[in-house]
Amino acid sequence: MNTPTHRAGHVAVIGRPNVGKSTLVNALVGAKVSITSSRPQTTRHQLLGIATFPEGQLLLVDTPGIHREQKRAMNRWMNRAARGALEGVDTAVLVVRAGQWEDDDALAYDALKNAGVPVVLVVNQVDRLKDKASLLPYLAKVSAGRDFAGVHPISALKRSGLEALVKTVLAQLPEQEALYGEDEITDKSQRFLAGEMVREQLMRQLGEELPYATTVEIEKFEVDGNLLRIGAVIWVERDGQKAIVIGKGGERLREIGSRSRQQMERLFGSKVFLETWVRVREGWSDDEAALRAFGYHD
Ligand SMILES: Nc1nc2c(ncn2[C@@H]2O[C@H](COP(=O)(O)OP(=O)(O)OP(=O)(O)O)[C@@H](O)[C@H]2O)c(=O)[nH]1
Repeated sequence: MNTPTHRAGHVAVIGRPNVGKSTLVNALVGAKVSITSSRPQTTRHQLLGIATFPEGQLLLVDTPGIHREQKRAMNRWMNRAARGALEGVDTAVLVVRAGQWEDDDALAYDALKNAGVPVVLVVNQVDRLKDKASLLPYLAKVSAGRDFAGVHPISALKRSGLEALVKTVLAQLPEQEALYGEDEITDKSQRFLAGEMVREQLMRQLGEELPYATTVEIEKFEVDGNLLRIGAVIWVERDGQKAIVIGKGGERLREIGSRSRQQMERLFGSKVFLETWVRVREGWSDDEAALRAFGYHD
């Protein structure tokens, strides 16, 4: 009996800050797995989004952009993560914004090709192009002299062009069974999603006031009957930042906690008991050991 081909593998998602990598990962996975915001460099984790289709499974390695800035440990980690993501990846999607092609895009392409990774070019945000006729010459320009496994104009936000993109990406992957079962996926992502809910609320409540080095750690994630007991620690670098996050009389932190809890309850479909703390770890983003303690592994 002929069984239809099933493919699965690792797909690195590469691109400059703000081009729409997280939005694309979310759109492919179909659930909210990664934070979106108009602020650059919000994706600090090397995240795994898993997109499962009847024809195959994409393990999306959601890497931060390839940064040339190496001053702080965080940035060094990001560079390593971007490089590390290329080990064992079957293909990469290079995400750019339609109409733009920067030096960093060319560098990323070269790095991927040098590593022997096939590159699928995703030209995102086509919905924002004012002059639609400019798309074809743009595609011709960026493809000239480059060997892409496919070039896909899409809108991650409007979810257009994704079907064809998935087809191209799947074609780059080895024939094999799904690497993760459905039940594993939920287990793996719930804890992570809880962190993202808190992170997103932090961003909404604090906006520009949010200190760069803030991070969220889910310290506790326990199933207690039909109740989820979740403990989230918001790490900041200084006492002053702690005060900002907590707000007057603790009002802001309460609001962050309550909104995060409501979102978690909607998403997980169960009652959530959420505790949040703000803790200070001075200069942690400069401290590699601390980064490791927070789960930023290579
Ligand atoms: N109009 C439009 N906006 C988009 C599209 N894709 C992403 N955006 C918006 O662009 C902004 C950045 O998107 P993100 O997905 O956070 O970008 P990112 O590449 O993950 O950014 P970093 O986390 O900073 O690396 C958000 O405000 C998105 O809503 C798109 O196809 N069309």
